[in-house]
Amino acid sequence: MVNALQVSDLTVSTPGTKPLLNGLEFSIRSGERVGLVGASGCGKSLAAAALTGLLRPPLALTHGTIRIDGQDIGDASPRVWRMHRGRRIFQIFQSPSTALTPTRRIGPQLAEAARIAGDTSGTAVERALETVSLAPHVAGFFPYQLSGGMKQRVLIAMALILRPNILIADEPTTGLDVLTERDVLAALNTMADETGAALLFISHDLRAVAEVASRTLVMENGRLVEDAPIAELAQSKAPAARQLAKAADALQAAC
Ligand SMILES: Nc1ncnc2c1ncn2[C@@H]1O[C@H](COP(=O)(O)OP(=O)(O)OP(=O)(O)O)[C@@H](O)[C@H]1O
Repeated sequence: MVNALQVSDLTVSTPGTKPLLNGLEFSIRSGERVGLVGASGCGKSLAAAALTGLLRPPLALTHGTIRIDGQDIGDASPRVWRMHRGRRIFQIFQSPSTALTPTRRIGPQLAEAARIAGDTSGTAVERALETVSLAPHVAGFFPYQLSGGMKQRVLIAMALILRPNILIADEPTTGLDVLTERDVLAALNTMADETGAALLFISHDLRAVAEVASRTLVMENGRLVEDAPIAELAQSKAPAARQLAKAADALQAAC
């Protein structure tokens, strides 16, 4: 079976400096949910930018390949990446506002996604909002009328409509309270169940990752140092993986 996402020797640099991402190597199958964790500054967001064709100069992909369903698109032009983003690979950012048009109501923004996806049922928007537990009247709201958690769920509704092969969620629950975090993680799980998308969930919080993913990639200083089920991180040979497991255990015990 072809991997939904296959990353080989992914290296990102700026001219004259040592690589910021160094030889990342991993794959994700369709329907698989994988966490990407690591300390602040280890390169998680840079990896997400590389995987969605959003690296901008002076950052550049200097080695390696990114294959989506077997097709290498690592060195595709910005125009080709624009065609892939949304339909084949969809990203949810930490700040959902950047992904929504501030002057347009939610309904038309989701209806646009349905048009792109070729969904002519006329019920796509309503169904997607219901799936992420948002009331139908939210379609009439502008983004500024929504809370952070509601905006994240609107983006997950958009992914439900677009049915991408791969969903990258970059710290989608950072800054949200625990109950809202639950809602967003539940919506992500439902979205992955319904679409069969491969999910890469990026976070520095192993507890949030455990709600969504079964396998975890651990990064340290731009390198991948572990690729293992979450339950095995505490016994990892990589100190960064053991530290994250320990920190998650300590937080769990404190709750
Ligand atoms: N545009 C850029 N130009 C040069 N260096 C950059 C650029 N963007 C990020 N970096 C560097 O790349 C490294 C990784 O940054 P990145 O944002 O990917 O970290 P992160 O793991 O997502 O951190 P956090 O958890 O705090 O969001 C950092 O050293 C950062 O300074």
